[in-house]
Amino acid sequence: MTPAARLQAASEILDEVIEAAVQDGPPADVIVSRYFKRRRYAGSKDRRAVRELVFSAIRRSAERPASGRSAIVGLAADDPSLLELFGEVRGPELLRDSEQRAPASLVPEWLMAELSPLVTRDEWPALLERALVDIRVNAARTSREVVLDQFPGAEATELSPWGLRLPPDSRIDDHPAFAEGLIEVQDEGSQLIALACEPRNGEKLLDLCAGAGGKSLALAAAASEAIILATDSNRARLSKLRPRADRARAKIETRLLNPPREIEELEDWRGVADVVLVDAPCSGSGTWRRNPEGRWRLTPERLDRLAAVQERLLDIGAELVRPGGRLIYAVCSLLSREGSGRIADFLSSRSSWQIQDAGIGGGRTDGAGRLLTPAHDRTDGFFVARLARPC
Ligand SMILES: C[S@@+](CC[C@H](N)C(=O)[O-])C[C@H]1O[C@@H](n2cnc3c(N)ncnc32)[C@H](O)[C@@H]1O
Repeated sequence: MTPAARLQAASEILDEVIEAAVQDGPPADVIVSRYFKRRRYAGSKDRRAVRELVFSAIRRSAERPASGRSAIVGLAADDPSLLELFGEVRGPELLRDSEQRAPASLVPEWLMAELSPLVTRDEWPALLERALVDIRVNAARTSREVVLDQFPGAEATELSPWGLRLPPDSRIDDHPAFAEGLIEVQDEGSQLIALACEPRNGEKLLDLCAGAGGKSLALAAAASEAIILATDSNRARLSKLRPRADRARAKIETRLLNPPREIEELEDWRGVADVVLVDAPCSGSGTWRRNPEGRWRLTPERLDRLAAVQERLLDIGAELVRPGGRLIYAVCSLLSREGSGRIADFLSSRSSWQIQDAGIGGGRTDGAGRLLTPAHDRTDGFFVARLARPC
């Protein structure tokens, strides 16, 4: 493909990404792969170059652009070498005078006031920087020191005792340590959420929103003799946990939940869990560096719906914790409403619950919990709070 054809391809893909953001369709990564499945003639360099253009355009605009073309016109405004490609054969059509270009910004205007006050403007660029490659060592079966020697250029993470940070573009899925279940790809921030649970052998741990089980696996690695139940309402996601647990040789039970019947379906866990982790669905504003088009998907209505789900899941989690047990609430969000505000609401009707230190070393105090941010902690953004049920 010529450079002009690559730019035109990026424009077409961005049209699909914009459409998917409105319709709650597939993520940008999937759209890029699908586009090239239909165009086998494109080589790996073409794919890489087009992908880079697509993601640069997504990162550049916090607000959803009017079209793929306006997104690449915006890109070209910052990079004049792209301007020359408009009007070339197979390239985008010639630029018209006063053509609309997507404005450049980091945070959607309507969301600025929702960000935690800790996320000051000087932190915003880090929200869109390239994410680092972190792995978690399966502490039940090996040690960080042993794995460190197997990855040239790796460094131990500062906050998580189980983490290694690898050089950018490191491949993990074809490494023998991965096949043997000795490592998992996991951002240091996610590792710290499992650490905040302080899992102990013999305890009953419930990961209520386990998804594909990233945090359940970290809990099992830290306390291999704990009784762990991983639940989720999404069958496809939860089904990914089984093979991962087998690879890690982790003992984790799974149970699919059918809202709104979660409490009935968890009757046997009511009031008996030592730990309940509620890693709730959220805006994903702490992971924009991995999913920058998340900014295009979020709307005030969607945020309201997420807030209602978070409130419900916290109520459910609270029912399951035993007296004296701990409830850990986490969101990969930097919005106060989903983090410190959510816990303030929770505590307003449960004044006897105690706020505990999250015990994670990193982050900063944000209301009753701690906030990890990409700029301050070099992790994905997370809010985490640990609460103890009164005896
Ligand atoms: C932030 S993700 C969890 C990520 C996961 N803990 C991990 O470490 O990879 C939130 C999850 O909550 C799940 N969820 C949403 N509503 C739920 C409900 N009512 N009961 C249980 N899980 C729910 C979603 O399907 C999603 O997998």
